[in-house]
Amino acid sequence: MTDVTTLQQEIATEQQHVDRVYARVDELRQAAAHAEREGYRQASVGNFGALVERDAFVFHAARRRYLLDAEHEGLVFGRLDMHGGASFHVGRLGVRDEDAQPMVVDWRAPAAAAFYQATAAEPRGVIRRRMIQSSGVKVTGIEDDLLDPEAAPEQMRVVGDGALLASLSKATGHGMRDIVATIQREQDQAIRSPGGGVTIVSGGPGTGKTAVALHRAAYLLYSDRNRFAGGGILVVGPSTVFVEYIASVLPSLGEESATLRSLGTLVPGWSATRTDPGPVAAIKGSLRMRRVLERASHDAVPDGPTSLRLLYRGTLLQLDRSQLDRIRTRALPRGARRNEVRRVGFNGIFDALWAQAQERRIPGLKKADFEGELAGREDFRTFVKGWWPRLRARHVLAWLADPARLRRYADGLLTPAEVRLLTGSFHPEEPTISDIALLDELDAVLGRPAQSARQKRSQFEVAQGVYELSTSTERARAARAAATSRPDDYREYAHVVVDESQDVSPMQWRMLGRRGRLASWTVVGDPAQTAWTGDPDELDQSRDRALGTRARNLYTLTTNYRNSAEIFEVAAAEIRTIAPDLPLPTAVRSTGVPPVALTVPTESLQATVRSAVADQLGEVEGTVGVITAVPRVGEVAGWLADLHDPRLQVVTSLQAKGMEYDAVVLVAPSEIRAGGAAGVRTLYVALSRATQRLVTVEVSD
Ligand SMILES: Nc1ncnc2c1ncn2[C@@H]1O[C@H](COP(=O)(O)OP(=O)(O)OP(=O)(O)O)[C@@H](O)[C@H]1O
Repeated sequence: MTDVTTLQQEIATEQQHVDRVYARVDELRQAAAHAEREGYRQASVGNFGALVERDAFVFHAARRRYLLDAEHEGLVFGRLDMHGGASFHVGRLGVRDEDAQPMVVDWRAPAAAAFYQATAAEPRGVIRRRMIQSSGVKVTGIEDDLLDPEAAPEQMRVVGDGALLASLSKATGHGMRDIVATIQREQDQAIRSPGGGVTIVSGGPGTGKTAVALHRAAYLLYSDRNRFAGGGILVVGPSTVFVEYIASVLPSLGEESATLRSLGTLVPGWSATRTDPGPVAAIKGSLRMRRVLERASHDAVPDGPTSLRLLYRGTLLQLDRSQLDRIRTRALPRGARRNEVRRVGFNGIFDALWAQAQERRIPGLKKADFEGELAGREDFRTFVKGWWPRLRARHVLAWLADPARLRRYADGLLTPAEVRLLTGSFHPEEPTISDIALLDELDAVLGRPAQSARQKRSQFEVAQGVYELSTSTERARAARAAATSRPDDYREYAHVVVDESQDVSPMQWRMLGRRGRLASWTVVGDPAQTAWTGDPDELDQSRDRALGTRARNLYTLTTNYRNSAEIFEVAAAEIRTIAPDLPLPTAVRSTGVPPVALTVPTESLQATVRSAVADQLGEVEGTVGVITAVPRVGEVAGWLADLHDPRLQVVTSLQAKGMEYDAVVLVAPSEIRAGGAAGVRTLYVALSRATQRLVTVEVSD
């Protein structure tokens, strides 16, 4: 134990430095605001060149000001005392004094790596590592690690213990927090993994994989801003609930230029949240769907014209259904993209009609006139538009809702039982998350008609999203978003981060692969948590294909920071029923509160769940998650609708992936477990979501 006076003295010492840093930040913020104002003043001077310079200047000043604002809370969180008497502070942002001497080193800078990586066994020149806790601008606590006692000068004081544990037992809000002050060594190694190639991070529940993935995105943006902010970083998570949960982490680190998407929102224009039952998702996720979709994309349009009749200079020319089908099939060899070869189809029609016209010996016939006349005729134009329209992915996916078409496309590719499972599972206006990958595949298979000349960049655009004739709000927005002014269908990211990667299906890997053809990757996941019931080899192959031959760097995380040891024991017992030898992480925190397991008859389920939820809302300060099997979620949400507590969230076992709550009430776990190994894995996920309290309510009949 540290005596109170020593602690107060050390806090006072750090407070002095923190005060100086905040004073300096205020100066810098004022300077940035001044630069912005100065920029506007120059507007009155303006020839075009000066105006362009002004806007670029204002843009950078606004971005700097935004960063200084964003990083205000808990700016300085660490200090290292090194061999030879040097010391420096580590924080969310690099700050220098008027003489350009560092007052705070950015946590992502190489010099700060020792803060996370030094250990007593390998001190890396560090004698004392100090964690500084603050509330607003006030230093509230200090926790030291003496890494090299032999080298410590006599007057060096060491205070506190357990900064990590203190941070872990804090109540959870709705969003995930950044962990910048307490990143652990094994996590830091993964965060600072080289920016190229593929970084693969695995580890059990609660080991910080998501936290690592997000801090890594911030690290990459810092270490090579041009490459990663310019090209863009895409972060993909399993569900929209999850993406909302993690959305605040990067902004809290001062980074807003990454794009966050769930697997259901990766294709512009769609926002899918519905899930298919496991066996249906396994078929829709299988690579066999590629061929099913290709067949669909080459088929005749439903309700399109089935024959063509044209009166040309008094002679009837006509093509019947089989002729039209033949022309279409010939224009669409395997692999052809329908939207890109429309011209070939039209030429087929012209050629067939021309052959007829010649046979009929129409007087004065010339090919160029014939084609020109037909192309100008309204009835002919209406025909070709109906026969070979520009198809969108959603049109073709809708064809799969027709059982006869589905059977035809799937013939020989899917078993009759699989076709039966898929029948009725396509709802064109409300696709499921699995359907989104099919829509993306169709988009690729259909291709795009030749684009009109690419939009010229405006001569008034002085920086991305900042125009000569823009308002200050627009400038501020652009400064925040830095490099995100891209077209909606922007595909070639510089880096792709895939979270909960164990649940990405083969078809989804193809969708991700299209977005990262030129990218480096960070892929995090835990195979033990997968709900995938399809072919595991196909899954491995499609992932490898998306990631390509890039070099792989592998990291494994071994400590569970989320669950109390008591809660993780219950989750571990569940997964051990199917994987007795699986290495599991160690939960570092014990609460002394064992999970509660209730079993009640069906008729008491509602009342028991309600009272358990009400109890938990009283027990914990933070969030309470109620997790159910997918089909039950609406019913259970109805039971709790009148509680109106913003801390309460009702989710399905699939939406619970990646989530965290202070207390979890798990409704009818056996319904989640049903369905073999994938069910057990899903239940393992659900049981490992709580930080402090877990109540399971099982049904006895
Ligand atoms: N070094 C750390 N310091 C403080 N908190 C941490 C640290 N590492 C992880 N945590 C916390 O532990 C919890 C679990 O982290 P995270 O969600 O990233 O784990 P995960 O491995 O992705 O979990 P899962 O696979 O179960 O979804 C989070 O609340 C996170 O903030």
